[in-house]
Amino acid sequence: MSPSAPASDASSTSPGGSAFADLAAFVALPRLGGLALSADGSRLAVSVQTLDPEGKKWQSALWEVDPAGNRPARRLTRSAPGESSPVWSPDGSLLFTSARPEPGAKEQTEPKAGLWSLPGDGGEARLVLTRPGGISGVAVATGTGEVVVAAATMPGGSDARADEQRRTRRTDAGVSAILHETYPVRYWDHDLGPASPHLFWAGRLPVDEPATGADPVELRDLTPDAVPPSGADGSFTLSPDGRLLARVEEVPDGPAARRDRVVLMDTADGSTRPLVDDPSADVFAPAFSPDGSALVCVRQAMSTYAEPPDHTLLLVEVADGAVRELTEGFDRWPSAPQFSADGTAVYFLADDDGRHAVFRVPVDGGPPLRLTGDGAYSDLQVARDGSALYALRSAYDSPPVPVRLDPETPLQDPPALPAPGTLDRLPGTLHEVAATASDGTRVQSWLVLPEGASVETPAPLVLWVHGGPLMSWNSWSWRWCPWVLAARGYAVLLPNPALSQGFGQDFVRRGWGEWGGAPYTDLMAAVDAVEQRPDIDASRTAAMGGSFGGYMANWIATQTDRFRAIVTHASLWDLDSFTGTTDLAYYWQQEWGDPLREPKRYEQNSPHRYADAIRTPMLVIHGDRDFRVPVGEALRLWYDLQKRGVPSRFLYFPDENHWVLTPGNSQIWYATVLAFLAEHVLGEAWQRPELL
Ligand SMILES: CSCC[C@H](NC=O)C(=O)N[C@@H](C)C(=O)N[C@@H](CO)C(=O)O
Repeated sequence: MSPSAPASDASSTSPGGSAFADLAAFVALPRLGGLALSADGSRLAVSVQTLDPEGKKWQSALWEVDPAGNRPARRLTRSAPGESSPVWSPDGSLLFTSARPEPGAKEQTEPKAGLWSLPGDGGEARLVLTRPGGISGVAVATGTGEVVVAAATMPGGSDARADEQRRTRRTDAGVSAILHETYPVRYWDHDLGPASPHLFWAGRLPVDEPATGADPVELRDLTPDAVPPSGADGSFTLSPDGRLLARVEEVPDGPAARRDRVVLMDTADGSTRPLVDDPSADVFAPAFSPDGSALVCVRQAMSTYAEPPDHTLLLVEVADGAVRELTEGFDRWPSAPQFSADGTAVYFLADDDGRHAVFRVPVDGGPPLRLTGDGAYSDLQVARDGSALYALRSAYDSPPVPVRLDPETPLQDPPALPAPGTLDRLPGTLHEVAATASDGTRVQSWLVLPEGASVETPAPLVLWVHGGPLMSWNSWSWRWCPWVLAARGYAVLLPNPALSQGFGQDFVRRGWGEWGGAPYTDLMAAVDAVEQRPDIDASRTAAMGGSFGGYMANWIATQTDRFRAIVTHASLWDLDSFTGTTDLAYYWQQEWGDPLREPKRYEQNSPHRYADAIRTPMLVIHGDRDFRVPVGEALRLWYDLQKRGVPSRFLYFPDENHWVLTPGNSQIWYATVLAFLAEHVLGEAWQRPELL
């Protein structure tokens, strides 16, 4: 694999190698996300997360990166609450959301994000819009600069004062209850309701500071009827002339289920019509063509008991809603489509053989062309003069860095543009390996080898199973970072077993509704293959995983005693209770069926049914605020392990959710995992992390 490009901005360069051995330094490494290219292609903004001065949370600031790669990056914004969602206006100003206080304003107890504007020619950012529930998203018409914002709004009206009063009355009365009448009621880490996201037309924002006492920007509610759980979500976009708004709308799909469709609204009068409304599919991620006459979006055929979902791209004519498939026969799942500058092609991203690549498909027909080689790409930006694409690129040997791509050249491996967060060194090497499953199928994996692994000093091995399961190991992860383990001498195996994305639909089918089957045996085949290597110590191994990976860690515990330790994070233990209590039950019951009517798959694949077989010491980890995999899974697993006398520990986070979102808890997460592995895999004495 290619080493990370050296950073040219010394002040923001991180001493990569050593940071992985020191957890405090690891959480202090800059983390890049969210890229935005200005309309004229001359300015590129990126969001950079760093530790706050007290080291208690990550805060994001916006930085400017030179698209030509000559100048060092420079910081654009600075505030304690941080800034996010950058988007350029055609007048050159940069819009972003931030909960920073307005200069001179009274301190708020629970500050909400407002919309801010940073003038293109320099100067101070100023607050342009607020709402009682905060601003959660913004879209700009690329031709006119007109703006639509998303803002959580209480039921009963969209007038800001009335909204504020309803919130105040609930607070004053000590009421936090929510009355639900539809499904779902929660999403990942937050409750749905009583407020729901509405979209507001803000028009052209004033360029200059308004005179004192002048009216603030007047907002017009485009979605006054939005109610939880449906209504505007994060996915909405304006046509270049600002006359049309395409948005994803959730609609009922039978009892206790929802699906996504794309609707088109006339922003002048709010009249709305469904654009793609397919009862057998979710349709989302709409993007306008440069002339506004067409849209591209993703169609995800809904999964059934027999068939996994499948994705394709649709080209939709605005005038009559005529739909044409753009990626027919392409055996990968396209996402995040964008038109080329001249509208003759569509760029998209897709998992492909352990990479997350950029593709280009001609609108007039023809197969997609893969534009990138190694690595995983996100945040694709298309320069409107057609000269370049920009994206964030990461891989297992590089955290996300901004890159510039040629719009047509296949299989590029671009160098990083100067930006904070590039690493100078990693504590080991990355290798791509393959194994052969029992049915002859190739199973691709990434293998991280620690410095010094050799025939003389073979490394202990940790199998790390990815989540999803319809995903793959292909990109850098701060949450699941193998280099922290490599810095302590472990080799880490990151396999892509059956159900993983990027290996074709048949590869997904092999594991559909049979998680304990091919996905498990593929993982064991991958472990068997690397254990043959002379630089791996097959007698000192562990397995770990989070979410679906946690399911698999639990399943492994019930099926084999080959590992010395198992770490299971945010894991599924009893599939029957999981599929009924997770935030979006209908998604999972499409695959598993109703447990009362169709118990077979649950009986065959639920780890809790095989609890008596567990001999391997287990570390259970869970966050109480996890609504995707509710904490009941961990509570029952923990009870089942303790009852059976299985050596085990439980790292419980009372205020974390499916993720671990604070630097302190992230360090404790890694410290506890490392201590548990050291005890069982290396045979060292248990060392309880000091703060626990
Ligand atoms: C209700 S949509 C399911 C989305 C996703 N599954 C995709 O294949 C999912 O949330 N699965 C979780 C059980 C999971 O494994 N999450 C992973 C990936 O998001 C994680 O790393 O947390």
